[in-house]
Amino acid sequence: MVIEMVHISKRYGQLHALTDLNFSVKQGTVYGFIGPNGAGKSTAMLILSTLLEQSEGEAFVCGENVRKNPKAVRQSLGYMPDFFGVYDNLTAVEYLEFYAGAFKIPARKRPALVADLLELVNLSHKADAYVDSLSRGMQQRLSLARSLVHDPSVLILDEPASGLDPRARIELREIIKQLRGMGKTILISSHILPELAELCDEIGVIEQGRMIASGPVRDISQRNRSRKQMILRTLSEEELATRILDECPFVSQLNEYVEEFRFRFDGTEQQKAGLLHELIAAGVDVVFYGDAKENLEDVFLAITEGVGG
Ligand SMILES: Nc1ncnc2c1ncn2[C@@H]1O[C@H](COP(=O)(O)OP(=O)(O)OP(=O)(O)O)[C@@H](O)[C@H]1O
Repeated sequence: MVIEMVHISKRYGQLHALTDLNFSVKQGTVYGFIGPNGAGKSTAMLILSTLLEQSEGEAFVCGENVRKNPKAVRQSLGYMPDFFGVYDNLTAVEYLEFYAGAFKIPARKRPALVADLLELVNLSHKADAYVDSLSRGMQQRLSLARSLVHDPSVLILDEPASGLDPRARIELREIIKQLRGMGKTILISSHILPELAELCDEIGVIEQGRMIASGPVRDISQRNRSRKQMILRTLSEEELATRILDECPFVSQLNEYVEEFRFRFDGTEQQKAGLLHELIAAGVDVVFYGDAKENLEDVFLAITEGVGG
């Protein structure tokens, strides 16, 4: 395991920010930390990044204990915080060169490294622009480049997409996919849930400092199967289809037909096939019949429903 948290708790005075958090991330995986504001995501990420000490438990990055061996951990880890500090009078190149210096990259290697990093995050055209003149999306990409100066194998990205417009989010997502392609292990947090579904191999849902669900995106969605929605699209015969669906004992919560039917189906796969047979045999021109695309937002709301009252 590349990242591991074992029975981690963190208290700020009376406040329990994390309680007995356990999770691990395999080499080369993208793990999404999902939770509402204040859930404890940043706290967990700060502990892994050696910037905050836990109250209890142990955390490991690439096998190194973050509390006992922080220097080794920092060598293999790149951390992107959820805010971007203000840097007056520094260009993008100067900014990255400064951090490359902090990581003791030899001066002669810095120009090529910085050029590569700017290219990776699509900022080559802004090399000489002042950092505080860049858009939020560009600053986020520069911050990501900064976390990569020492070529870490593990990346911890705290809400990298927050405050970005849709285009900037897509750009960022593409870069993160590229980093995954390079074999990096990535822990990323967000409360923009559907976005993580596409990007992440596994997710952990965190609420009030506790991990309430963790695993492959599909497994977590399946736990929610009883809520599964289905979609039916037809070319015609909507009234006939409505009648058949209404009479089917496994169908509930049928909506009015607006471009498609959506309904809940509580039968087996066999019974699902049976319903399709019946629709077609009755003359309904079915163009689509299947499960509604998993909406991570719904899954998240269902899982966290009622937690903490
Ligand atoms: N330095 C601190 N002192 C006291 N309480 C803190 C401190 N930092 C965080 N907290 C509290 O700990 C809890 C967890 O905060 P944390 O920032 O880890 O959550 P988060 O999931 O990252 O939230 P967000 O999405 O808003 O960043 C919150 O209740 C927060 O108010």
